[in-house]
Amino acid sequence: MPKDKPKKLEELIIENRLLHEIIDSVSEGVYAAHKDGTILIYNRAFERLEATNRQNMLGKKDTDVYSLPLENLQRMAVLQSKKPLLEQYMTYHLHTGRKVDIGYNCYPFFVNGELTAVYSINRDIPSINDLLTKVVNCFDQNKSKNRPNGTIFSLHDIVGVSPLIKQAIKQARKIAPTASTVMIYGETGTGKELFAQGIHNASSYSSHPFIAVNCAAIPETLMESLLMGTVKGAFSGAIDTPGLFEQAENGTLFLDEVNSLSVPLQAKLLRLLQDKSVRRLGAKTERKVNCRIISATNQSLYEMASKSLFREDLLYRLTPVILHIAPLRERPEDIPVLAKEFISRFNEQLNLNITKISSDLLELLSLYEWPGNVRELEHVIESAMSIVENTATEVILEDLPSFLAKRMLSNLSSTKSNNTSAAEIPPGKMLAEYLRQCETDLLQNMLKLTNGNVSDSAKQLGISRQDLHYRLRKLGIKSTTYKIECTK
Ligand SMILES: Nc1ncnc2c1ncn2[C@@H]1O[C@H](COP(=O)(O)OP(=O)(O)OP(=O)(O)O)[C@@H](O)[C@H]1O
Repeated sequence: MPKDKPKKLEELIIENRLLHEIIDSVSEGVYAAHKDGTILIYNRAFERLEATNRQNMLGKKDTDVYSLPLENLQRMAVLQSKKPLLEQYMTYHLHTGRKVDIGYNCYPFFVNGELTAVYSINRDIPSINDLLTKVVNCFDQNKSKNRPNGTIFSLHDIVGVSPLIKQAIKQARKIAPTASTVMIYGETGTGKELFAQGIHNASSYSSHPFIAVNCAAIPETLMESLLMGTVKGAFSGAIDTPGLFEQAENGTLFLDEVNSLSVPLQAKLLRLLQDKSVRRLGAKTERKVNCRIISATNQSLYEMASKSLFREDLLYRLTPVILHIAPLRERPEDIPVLAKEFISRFNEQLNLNITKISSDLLELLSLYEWPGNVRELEHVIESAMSIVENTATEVILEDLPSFLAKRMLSNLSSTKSNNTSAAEIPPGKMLAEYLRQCETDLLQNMLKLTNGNVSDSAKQLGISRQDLHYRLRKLGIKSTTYKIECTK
């Protein structure tokens, strides 16, 4: 390979200026020091964080500007370990007397294999702490749910008639009374939290709290304090707060989207599950905890583990029992009953009296792929019902906001008929009739291609056999007809 041409001095100067401007525009404090302690980089955000001017810092020795024992300097810790220091907290005083609380990650910088400098990315802890308080308050508000244990749903509230959902409910009933750790696997919006609440309410843990945390929604810096809790003085403003593990004592802790936990946090969670004890942030001792863990993922953890994105040992801890919730497109029989359920929920909320859903709207709902699953169906019904007249008793296709109808129709045309766009629907033709014809043509063509083989057809169409059988029944198509035709 040809070697890169050495950069001209001019280019290097421009690149250096650009990098400095970038560093100055990020919201975290960026700091770098030579291994001898000379401060090399000190960006604007760090000036704000330490309420000082970089002129007072750049080129100075860290020991001259920070009133810290030598061993407490970020630099010394990294020089010693030669490894990054992640998710650390520190309170210290500047020579000006100002007290600073930061959360930071600090990294070694090697030149030709020699550790030459350290640099760190720093965040203001009081703001993290404020956020933590807000998150905890938000969880508290969520607790004002129907039941005192913090849940709304039981397994009886799960709506569905498809064999797939019935099978999932049956399995949930079976595992609920055991103390097993459960992993719920399913696409977004399929009802994983609903099942988790249902399992909790059908278990011996039900008189104790159900605590849910969405691992994807909480910043990583907060997650540890949220899960483990804090003790007064762990960092400035920290108070004695039990973590979610302690709050779920004798109950269930639901770790939603557990696939988004960072690898360092996975290690902490694993240790906690092994020891069954937590050490609050800043505490010297551990406390025993006893709660059932139900977690949920919308990504295959096995696949993630094979790419080293999820720890295998944690995976096995979390998955003694796996409950799979099928996506809505694989159980279209559930669509009409779910739509009915949501209509009755929104009747109550919006003070309406809808008793029917028009056949063309139902047809569209049945043919759509539902990438957002049941949650998306719920939103579509809600959108339609916010438009209907107060006196209406039926919700119809025209009640769908046009952007929604368009989106749903184009999804249909691209995935089902693959040759007609939403704009090309023949004018004057009833939508339901048109969609039915499209689906009939598509299924008949596919059966012809596969000599009436339902499994092969389902595979080609990217749907389950059950789904295809359901659609064939609904359209009155007999797969056997195609077998006979082809063997003649
Ligand atoms: N079978 C069902 N019967 C009744 N309601 C359902 C059903 N499945 C899902 N829902 C409703 O759909 C919405 C989404 O469900 P839920 O939050 O449990 O999904 P999820 O899989 O946990 O989503 P996410 O992956 O985004 O966390 C909720 O309002 C829930 O009540």
